Amino acid sequence: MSLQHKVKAYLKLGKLGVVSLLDLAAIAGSILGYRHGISLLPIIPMIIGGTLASMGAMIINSGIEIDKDKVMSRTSRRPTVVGYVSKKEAIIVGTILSIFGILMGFLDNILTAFFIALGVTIYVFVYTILLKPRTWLNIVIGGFAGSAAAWAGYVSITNSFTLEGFLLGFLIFMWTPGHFWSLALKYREDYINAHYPMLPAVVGITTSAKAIAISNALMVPVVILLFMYLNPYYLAASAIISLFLLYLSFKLIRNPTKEEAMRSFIFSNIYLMIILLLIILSKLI
Ligand code: HEM
Ligand SMILES: CC(C)=CCC/C(C)=C/CC/C(C)=C/COP(=O)(O)OP(=O)(O)O
Repeated sequence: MSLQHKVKAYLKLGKLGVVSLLDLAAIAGSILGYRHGISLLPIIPMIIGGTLASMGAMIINSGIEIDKDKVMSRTSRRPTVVGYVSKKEAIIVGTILSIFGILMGFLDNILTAFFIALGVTIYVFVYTILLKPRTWLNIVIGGFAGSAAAWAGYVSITNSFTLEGFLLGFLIFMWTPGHFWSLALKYREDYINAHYPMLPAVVGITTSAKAIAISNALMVPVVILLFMYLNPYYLAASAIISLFLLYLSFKLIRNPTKEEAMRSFIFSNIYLMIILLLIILSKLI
């Protein structure tokens, strides 16, 4: 296989769409921690390291899950499943990328390297290996992997971990179940075939829709609480966009279909992107 095709295969396994929002979460963490007069330059090693490590972790995941990915429609065309990248190669390349990403964190400080390493560890070992095949709580605890991206961003600038930084990561922790369960509701049969105990594969569609709505409703107070460190403009804008999220969640309960669940999933990414941009803008303006 040509180098160009191999690189394309790894970019696909590294899920650039996911990485882009993870990087935005990390940048929002850095800007949240920013105080006038301190340098924003540490963002650069942190973002390069976090990107390498996130992609590395997801490439390792694709190697580990190659047999399960074969039986799920959504993942059955991945470069690992179709034979462009072997299980062993994915795990080795993913590990090298993850290690390089963690080492990049040390260019800022120990805390940055720690949280990048925490993200890889939670996602690969706690979520992918330990919890995903065993319990519907997999995504609830695995959500801390995404929190680690925001925390790495925060400490890259502050070199300290405070309630302010914790809250942003906790926001992502609270956001993740609603994000993933809406996708898992659409692909419920996939997860049943793969014997993955994702909540929608374990309980009915109506109960899953209620769990998504409750999860989103529990996340909103954390989003609003962040205004303590921001300003009234953030409070007003985040409240408005949160109301729309709750409206979509209510619609999903009223009409628990795969189409409605996919709308909820797609909006979960738009919602988090807007909240992260609001945090950045309200700190910088
Ligand atoms: C352990 C926690 C998470 C799980 C299990 C999860 C699960 C998923 C899955 C299965 C997909 C579909 C991927 C595909 O079909 O290729 C996805 C897509 C996505 N996830 Fe998550 N997610 C998690 C956390 C996050 C976090 C923390 C973020 C960002 C802050 C995020 C952002 C996205 C985005 C932007 C997409 C759409 C990517 C695309 O369609 O290109 N996810 N997620
Ligand atoms: C700081 C740092 C390095 C953080 C890491 C964050 C990270 C890698 C989060 C994973 C997000 C994600 C899309 C998981 C899907 O896993 P899945 O196995 O459920 O998805 P799949 O079924 O599509 O393979």
